[in-house]
Amino acid sequence: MTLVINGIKKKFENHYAVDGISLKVEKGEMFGMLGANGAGKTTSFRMILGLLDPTEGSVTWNGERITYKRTHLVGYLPEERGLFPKLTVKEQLIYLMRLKGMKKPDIIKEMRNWLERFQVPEYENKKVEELSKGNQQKIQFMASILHKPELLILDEPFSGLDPVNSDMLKKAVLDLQRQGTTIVFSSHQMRNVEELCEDLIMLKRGKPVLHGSLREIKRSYGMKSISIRADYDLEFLESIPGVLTLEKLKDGATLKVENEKIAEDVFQKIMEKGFVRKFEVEEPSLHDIFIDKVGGDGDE
Ligand SMILES: Nc1ncnc2c1ncn2[C@@H]1O[C@H](COP(=O)(O)OP(=O)(O)OP(=O)(O)O)[C@@H](O)[C@H]1O
Repeated sequence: MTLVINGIKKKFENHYAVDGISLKVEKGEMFGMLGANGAGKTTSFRMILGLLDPTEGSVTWNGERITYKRTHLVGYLPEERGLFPKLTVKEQLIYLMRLKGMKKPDIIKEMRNWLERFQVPEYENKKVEELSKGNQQKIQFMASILHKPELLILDEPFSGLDPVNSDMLKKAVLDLQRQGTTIVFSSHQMRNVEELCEDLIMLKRGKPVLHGSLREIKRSYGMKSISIRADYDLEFLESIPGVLTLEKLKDGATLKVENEKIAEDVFQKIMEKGFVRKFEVEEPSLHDIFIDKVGGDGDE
């Protein structure tokens, strides 16, 4: 079971919201789609789900297009959350999950399991409008997974959640992945992507600017971060060609440098200057890569 996206493009009036995305996600993989506001993530999801026809290219799940008849195989947490505020959680989930072909006793059983897991069993008979935004999001998440989809698409699943709820949802998503669910999610929060994904694509104005495994992207990315601790002023390092930024700390500094060679130059200068308590070269964070690649289009 594989999700195959083959050169999809989507043109709205005279501009391309999505401009040539190709990727494969295998069964049980967790795949991250990153990009600033308006980069084309939601439009791509809509094409994956068959809600929007690509201007060019194709999307298949297990070799076939995702049409209305196959929606039970798919779960979707839309970015524009949409629940019926006047219905109770139970009425809501029964309504939505019946559309996915589930039977009422199964819906109730699964709903109770998940409400328990999310530590809100008392919400079963509460109206959605009585719940906080974060708790409504848990219900919306349940509406995307109670039917045990093969493919799960989550558009900004962690936005608006506090750290406790965010962790709870992360664990749930990881468990579903372990059980074999294929998951594609979008996020502006780079830390979530670093924690969850093996593979990712980064979009800028509809085009991929990075695509591959997180480890490989980080390893092969030129820029390095250096963390130094010393008892003297490190500002003089700023004048070394290839040092991109220097941030002073109480007892040292962190630097971003163009590549490993520049890190060696910095090391040499430090050794000439005097005793150093720590010198550590690290891969850049996904956040650094995002800012570098997406630049002014970033929102972090
Ligand atoms: N139905 C539409 N008609 C015209 N333009 C659209 C339509 N849907 C999306 N767009 C445009 O396509 C571009 C991509 O939008 P999209 O919602 O896919 O971005 P996104 O990456 O999901 O952004 P965000 O993080 O803000 O949700 C934007 O410029 C948007 O204005």
